[in-house]
Amino acid sequence: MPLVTTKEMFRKAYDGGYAIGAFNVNNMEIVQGITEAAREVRAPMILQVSKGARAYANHTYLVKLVEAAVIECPEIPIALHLDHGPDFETCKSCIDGGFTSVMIDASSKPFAENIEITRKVVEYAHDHGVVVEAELGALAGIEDDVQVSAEESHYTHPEEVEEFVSKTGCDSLAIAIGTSHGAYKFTADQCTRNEKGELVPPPLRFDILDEVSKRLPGFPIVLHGSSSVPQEYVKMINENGGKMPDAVGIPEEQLRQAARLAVCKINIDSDLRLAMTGTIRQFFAEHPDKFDPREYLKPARANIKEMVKHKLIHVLGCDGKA
Ligand SMILES: O=C(CO)COP(=O)(O)O
Ligand SMILES: O=C[C@H](O)COP(=O)(O)O
Ligand SMILES: [Zn+2]
Ligand SMILES: [Zn+2]
Repeated sequence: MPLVTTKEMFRKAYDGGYAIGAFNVNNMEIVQGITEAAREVRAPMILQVSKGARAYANHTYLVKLVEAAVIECPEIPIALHLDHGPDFETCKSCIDGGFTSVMIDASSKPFAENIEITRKVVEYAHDHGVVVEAELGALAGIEDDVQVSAEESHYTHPEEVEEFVSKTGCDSLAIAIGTSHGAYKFTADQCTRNEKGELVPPPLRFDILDEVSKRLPGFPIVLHGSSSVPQEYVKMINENGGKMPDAVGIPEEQLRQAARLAVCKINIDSDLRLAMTGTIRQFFAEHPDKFDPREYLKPARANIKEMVKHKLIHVLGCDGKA
Protein backbone atom coordinates (compact mmCIF):
# COMPACT_ATOMS: atom_id res chain seq x y z
CA MET A 1 0.00 0.00 0.00
CA PRO A 2 1.16 3.61 -0.55
CA LEU A 3 2.32 5.82 2.34
CA VAL A 4 -0.61 6.57 4.66
CA THR A 5 -1.44 9.39 7.06
CA THR A 6 -1.67 8.67 10.78
CA LYS A 7 -5.44 9.27 10.99
CA GLU A 8 -6.60 5.68 10.83
CA MET A 9 -3.57 4.40 12.78
CA PHE A 10 -4.31 6.75 15.68
CA ARG A 11 -8.03 6.00 15.76
CA LYS A 12 -7.35 2.28 16.05
CA ALA A 13 -4.51 2.79 18.54
CA TYR A 14 -6.70 4.99 20.75
CA ASP A 15 -9.54 2.48 20.77
CA GLY A 16 -7.20 -0.50 21.07
CA GLY A 17 -5.11 0.77 23.99
CA TYR A 18 -1.78 0.69 22.19
CA ALA A 19 0.55 3.22 20.54
CA ILE A 20 2.31 3.53 17.21
CA GLY A 21 6.10 3.72 17.30
CA ALA A 22 7.60 6.78 15.65
CA PHE A 23 11.23 6.03 14.92
CA ASN A 24 13.71 8.57 13.57
CA VAL A 25 15.50 7.63 10.37
CA ASN A 26 18.79 9.01 9.11
CA ASN A 27 20.23 6.36 6.80
CA MET A 28 19.47 3.13 4.96
CA GLU A 29 20.46 0.71 7.74
CA ILE A 30 18.18 2.45 10.24
CA VAL A 31 15.24 2.40 7.81
CA GLN A 32 15.86 -1.30 7.12
CA GLY A 33 16.27 -2.31 10.76
CA ILE A 34 13.03 -0.60 11.79
CA THR A 35 10.88 -1.72 8.88
CA GLU A 36 12.12 -5.32 8.93
CA ALA A 37 11.05 -5.46 12.58
CA ALA A 38 7.65 -3.95 11.79
CA ARG A 39 7.13 -6.34 8.95
CA GLU A 40 7.99 -9.38 11.06
CA VAL A 41 5.54 -8.51 13.83
CA ARG A 42 2.98 -6.86 11.51
CA ALA A 43 3.01 -3.46 13.16
CA PRO A 44 1.90 -0.16 11.62
CA MET A 45 4.74 2.30 11.63
CA ILE A 46 5.73 5.97 11.58
CA LEU A 47 9.13 6.80 10.10
CA GLN A 48 10.11 10.32 11.06
CA VAL A 49 12.69 12.69 9.73
CA SER A 50 14.05 15.70 11.61
CA LYS A 51 15.47 18.93 10.25
CA GLY A 52 18.88 17.52 11.17
CA ALA A 53 18.17 14.31 9.25
CA ARG A 54 17.26 16.31 6.13
CA ALA A 55 20.45 18.34 6.53
CA TYR A 56 22.51 15.14 6.94
CA ALA A 57 21.04 12.77 4.37
CA ASN A 58 19.09 15.10 2.05
CA HIS A 59 15.30 15.16 1.68
CA THR A 60 15.20 13.14 -1.55
CA TYR A 61 17.43 10.33 -0.28
CA LEU A 62 15.29 9.94 2.83
CA VAL A 63 11.99 9.97 0.93
CA LYS A 64 13.30 7.43 -1.57
CA LEU A 65 14.60 5.16 1.22
CA VAL A 66 11.19 5.25 2.86
CA GLU A 67 9.50 4.61 -0.49
CA ALA A 68 11.77 1.58 -0.90
CA ALA A 69 10.63 0.33 2.52
CA VAL A 70 7.00 0.77 1.42
CA ILE A 71 7.71 -1.45 -1.61
CA GLU A 72 9.49 -4.05 0.53
CA CYS A 73 6.73 -4.07 3.18
CA PRO A 74 3.51 -3.87 1.13
CA GLU A 75 1.34 -5.22 3.95
CA ILE A 76 2.41 -2.66 6.60
CA PRO A 77 0.86 0.84 6.83
CA ILE A 78 3.75 3.33 6.95
CA ALA A 79 3.50 7.10 7.52
CA LEU A 80 6.32 9.50 6.72
CA HIS A 81 6.43 12.31 9.27
CA LEU A 82 8.44 15.50 9.76
CA ASP A 83 9.76 15.55 13.34
CA HIS A 84 9.98 18.97 15.07
CA GLY A 85 9.24 21.11 12.03
CA PRO A 86 10.69 24.47 13.08
CA ASP A 87 8.63 26.75 10.79
CA PHE A 88 5.97 26.95 8.07
CA GLU A 89 8.51 26.78 5.22
CA THR A 90 10.03 23.49 6.40
CA CYS A 91 6.57 21.97 6.86
CA LYS A 92 5.50 23.17 3.40
CA SER A 93 8.61 21.71 1.82
CA CYS A 94 7.85 18.30 3.38
CA ILE A 95 4.15 18.47 2.49
CA ASP A 96 5.06 19.31 -1.12
CA GLY A 97 7.80 16.68 -1.05
CA GLY A 98 5.82 13.53 -0.25
CA PHE A 99 5.41 13.44 3.56
CA THR A 100 2.02 12.33 4.86
CA SER A 101 2.36 13.98 8.27
CA VAL A 102 4.23 16.96 9.70
CA MET A 103 4.93 18.31 13.16
CA ILE A 104 5.02 22.05 13.63
CA ASP A 105 6.90 22.64 16.87
CA ALA A 106 6.20 26.20 17.95
CA SER A 107 6.09 25.16 21.59
CA SER A 108 8.88 27.56 22.55
CA LYS A 109 6.79 30.51 21.27
CA PRO A 110 4.13 32.31 23.34
CA PHE A 111 0.72 30.54 23.35
CA ALA A 112 -0.98 32.91 20.88
CA GLU A 113 1.94 32.72 18.47
CA ASN A 114 2.05 28.91 18.72
CA ILE A 115 -1.65 28.89 17.75
CA GLU A 116 -1.07 31.28 14.85
CA ILE A 117 1.86 29.32 13.34
CA THR A 118 0.21 25.94 13.90
CA ARG A 119 -3.07 27.10 12.34
CA LYS A 120 -1.25 28.24 9.21
CA VAL A 121 0.50 24.87 8.84
CA VAL A 122 -2.76 22.99 9.44
CA GLU A 123 -4.53 24.99 6.70
CA TYR A 124 -1.85 24.19 4.14
CA ALA A 125 -1.42 20.56 5.26
CA HIS A 126 -5.14 19.74 5.27
CA ASP A 127 -5.52 21.28 1.81
CA HIS A 128 -2.92 18.71 0.69
CA GLY A 129 -4.26 15.67 2.57
CA VAL A 130 -1.50 15.79 5.20
CA VAL A 131 -2.03 15.62 8.98
CA VAL A 132 -0.39 17.83 11.61
CA GLU A 133 1.08 17.22 15.06
CA ALA A 134 1.55 20.28 17.29
CA GLU A 135 3.13 20.73 20.71
CA LEU A 136 2.27 22.42 24.01
CA GLY A 137 4.74 22.46 26.88
CA ALA A 138 8.53 22.19 26.78
CA LEU A 139 10.53 18.98 27.20
CA ALA A 140 13.96 19.10 28.79
CA GLY A 141 16.92 17.68 26.89
CA ILE A 142 18.56 18.21 23.52
CA GLU A 143 16.48 18.76 20.40
CA ASP A 144 17.89 19.97 17.07
CA ASP A 145 21.08 21.24 18.71
CA VAL A 146 19.11 23.26 21.25
CA GLN A 147 19.59 22.25 24.87
CA VAL A 148 16.53 22.90 27.05
CA SER A 149 17.55 22.85 30.72
CA ALA A 150 15.42 21.38 33.48
CA GLU A 151 14.66 24.96 34.61
CA GLU A 152 13.50 26.07 31.15
CA SER A 153 11.37 22.96 30.63
CA HIS A 154 7.78 22.96 31.82
CA TYR A 155 4.86 20.56 31.81
CA THR A 156 1.88 21.10 29.55
CA HIS A 157 -0.87 23.17 31.19
CA PRO A 158 -4.02 21.07 30.73
CA GLU A 159 -6.26 24.15 30.89
CA GLU A 160 -4.77 25.32 27.55
CA VAL A 161 -5.35 22.23 25.44
CA GLU A 162 -9.00 22.64 24.37
CA GLU A 163 -8.52 26.19 23.14
CA PHE A 164 -5.27 25.19 21.39
CA VAL A 165 -6.75 22.21 19.57
CA SER A 166 -10.00 23.93 18.59
CA LYS A 167 -8.26 27.08 17.34
CA THR A 168 -5.50 25.28 15.40
CA GLY A 169 -7.36 22.24 14.07
CA CYS A 170 -4.25 20.09 14.67
CA ASP A 171 -4.68 16.30 14.38
CA SER A 172 -2.54 15.24 17.36
CA LEU A 173 -0.84 16.96 20.27
CA ALA A 174 2.57 16.40 21.83
CA ILE A 175 2.57 17.13 25.54
CA ALA A 176 5.23 17.42 28.23
CA ILE A 177 4.65 15.09 31.18
CA GLY A 178 8.25 14.43 32.21
CA THR A 179 9.85 12.71 29.22
CA SER A 180 12.97 14.34 27.81
CA HIS A 181 15.07 14.22 24.64
CA GLY A 182 18.44 12.52 24.33
CA ALA A 183 20.39 9.95 26.36
CA TYR A 184 20.84 12.19 29.40
CA LYS A 185 17.24 12.77 30.35
CA PHE A 186 17.72 13.42 34.03
CA THR A 187 20.52 14.69 36.21
CA ALA A 188 21.66 12.40 39.02
CA ASP A 189 20.07 14.72 41.60
CA GLN A 190 16.64 14.43 39.92
CA CYS A 191 16.83 10.64 40.34
CA THR A 192 16.91 8.13 43.15
CA ARG A 193 19.02 4.93 43.06
CA ASN A 194 17.79 1.33 43.15
CA GLU A 195 19.48 -1.54 45.03
CA LYS A 196 21.82 -2.13 42.04
CA GLY A 197 22.94 1.50 42.31
CA GLU A 198 21.27 2.41 39.00
CA LEU A 199 19.57 5.78 38.58
CA VAL A 200 15.77 5.72 38.79
CA PRO A 201 14.12 8.75 37.14
CA PRO A 202 11.12 10.61 38.55
CA PRO A 203 7.83 9.02 37.37
CA LEU A 204 5.91 10.49 34.44
CA ARG A 205 3.06 12.85 35.37
CA PHE A 206 0.10 10.59 34.60
CA ASP A 207 -2.13 13.08 36.39
CA ILE A 208 -1.45 15.63 33.62
CA LEU A 209 -2.06 13.06 30.88
CA ASP A 210 -5.31 12.13 32.59
CA GLU A 211 -6.47 15.75 32.80
CA VAL A 212 -5.52 16.40 29.14
CA SER A 213 -7.38 13.34 27.90
CA LYS A 214 -10.49 14.25 29.92
CA ARG A 215 -10.48 17.63 28.22
CA LEU A 216 -9.83 16.10 24.75
CA PRO A 217 -11.79 12.86 24.66
CA GLY A 218 -10.70 10.57 21.85
CA PHE A 219 -7.91 12.91 20.77
CA PRO A 220 -4.48 11.37 20.01
CA ILE A 221 -1.66 12.44 22.32
CA VAL A 222 2.03 12.15 21.45
CA LEU A 223 5.02 11.52 23.69
CA HIS A 224 8.43 12.75 22.61
CA GLY A 225 11.68 11.92 24.36
CA SER A 226 10.60 8.34 25.02
CA SER A 227 13.79 6.38 24.69
CA SER A 228 14.44 4.01 27.57
CA VAL A 229 18.23 4.22 27.22
CA PRO A 230 18.82 0.44 27.60
CA GLN A 231 21.61 -0.06 30.08
CA GLU A 232 22.97 -3.04 28.12
CA TYR A 233 23.89 -0.66 25.29
CA VAL A 234 25.22 2.05 27.60
CA LYS A 235 27.43 -0.66 29.12
CA MET A 236 28.50 -1.93 25.69
CA ILE A 237 29.49 1.61 24.72
CA ASN A 238 31.34 2.27 27.98
CA GLU A 239 33.15 -1.08 27.84
CA ASN A 240 34.39 -0.41 24.34
CA GLY A 241 36.00 2.98 24.59
CA GLY A 242 32.89 5.14 25.04
CA LYS A 243 32.08 7.47 27.88
CA MET A 244 28.40 7.89 28.69
CA PRO A 245 28.10 8.26 32.44
CA ASP A 246 24.65 8.42 34.02
CA ALA A 247 22.75 7.97 30.75
CA VAL A 248 19.20 7.12 31.82
CA GLY A 249 15.81 6.89 30.09
CA ILE A 250 12.08 6.41 30.60
CA PRO A 251 11.15 3.04 32.13
CA GLU A 252 9.38 0.81 29.63
CA GLU A 253 6.47 -0.01 31.96
CA GLN A 254 5.56 3.67 32.15
CA LEU A 255 5.55 3.96 28.37
CA ARG A 256 3.40 0.84 28.13
CA GLN A 257 0.98 2.43 30.59
CA ALA A 258 0.86 5.68 28.55
CA ALA A 259 0.20 3.62 25.40
CA ARG A 260 -2.85 2.05 27.06
CA LEU A 261 -4.22 5.56 27.70
CA ALA A 262 -4.60 8.46 25.24
CA VAL A 263 -1.01 8.29 23.96
CA CYS A 264 -1.12 7.08 20.34
CA LYS A 265 2.41 7.95 19.18
CA ILE A 266 5.66 7.36 21.04
CA ASN A 267 8.89 8.87 19.67
CA ILE A 268 12.12 6.91 19.85
CA ASP A 269 15.44 8.00 18.43
CA SER A 270 18.22 7.87 21.05
CA ASP A 271 17.77 4.14 21.66
CA LEU A 272 18.42 3.44 17.97
CA ARG A 273 21.60 5.50 18.18
CA LEU A 274 22.74 3.62 21.27
CA ALA A 275 22.13 0.23 19.64
CA MET A 276 24.01 1.26 16.53
CA THR A 277 26.93 2.88 18.35
CA GLY A 278 27.29 0.13 20.96
CA THR A 279 27.30 -2.57 18.31
CA ILE A 280 29.84 -0.80 16.12
CA ARG A 281 32.12 0.04 19.06
CA GLN A 282 32.10 -3.58 20.15
CA PHE A 283 32.74 -4.78 16.61
CA PHE A 284 35.77 -2.50 16.26
CA ALA A 285 37.12 -3.53 19.66
CA GLU A 286 36.83 -7.21 18.69
CA HIS A 287 37.98 -6.81 15.08
CA PRO A 288 40.55 -4.01 14.91
CA ASP A 289 41.67 -5.31 11.51
CA LYS A 290 38.27 -4.95 9.78
CA PHE A 291 37.44 -1.98 7.62
CA ASP A 292 34.52 -2.99 5.38
CA PRO A 293 31.51 -0.86 6.46
CA ARG A 294 29.14 -3.69 5.55
CA GLU A 295 30.74 -5.87 8.19
CA TYR A 296 29.98 -3.50 11.06
CA LEU A 297 26.75 -2.00 9.73
CA LYS A 298 25.22 -5.46 9.36
CA PRO A 299 25.23 -6.33 13.09
CA ALA A 300 24.26 -2.73 13.90
CA ARG A 301 21.20 -3.06 11.66
CA ALA A 302 20.39 -6.46 13.17
CA ASN A 303 20.48 -5.04 16.71
CA ILE A 304 18.26 -2.10 15.73
CA LYS A 305 15.80 -4.63 14.35
CA GLU A 306 15.82 -6.67 17.57
CA MET A 307 15.38 -3.58 19.70
CA VAL A 308 12.50 -2.27 17.60
CA LYS A 309 10.78 -5.66 17.69
CA HIS A 310 11.01 -5.66 21.46
CA LYS A 311 9.49 -2.17 21.62
CA LEU A 312 6.68 -2.94 19.18
CA ILE A 313 5.62 -5.99 21.20
CA HIS A 314 6.40 -5.11 24.82
CA VAL A 315 6.31 -1.30 24.99
CA LEU A 316 3.93 -0.08 22.29
CA GLY A 317 1.69 -3.14 22.06
CA CYS A 318 1.15 -2.57 18.32
CA ASP A 319 2.32 -5.97 17.05
CA GLY A 320 -0.28 -7.70 14.87
CA LYS A 321 -2.17 -4.42 14.32
CA ALA A 322 -1.11 -3.81 10.71
O1 LIG B 1 11.33 12.69 20.74
C1 LIG B 1 12.12 12.21 19.98
C2 LIG B 1 12.11 12.59 18.56
O2 LIG B 1 11.22 13.63 18.32
C3 LIG B 1 13.14 11.19 20.39
O3 LIG B 1 13.30 11.12 21.77
P1 LIG B 1 14.52 10.28 22.42
O4 LIG B 1 15.72 11.19 22.41
O5 LIG B 1 14.11 9.96 23.82
O6 LIG B 1 14.73 9.07 21.60
O1 LIG C 1 13.93 15.20 19.04
C1 LIG C 1 14.96 15.08 18.39
C2 LIG C 1 15.19 13.85 17.60
O2 LIG C 1 15.87 12.87 18.35
C3 LIG C 1 15.93 14.19 16.34
O3 LIG C 1 17.23 14.53 16.64
P1 LIG C 1 18.13 15.34 15.57
O4 LIG C 1 17.53 16.73 15.51
O5 LIG C 1 19.51 15.31 16.13
O6 LIG C 1 17.99 14.60 14.27
ZN1 LIG D 1 9.53 20.68 21.14
ZN1 LIG E 1 10.98 14.98 19.92
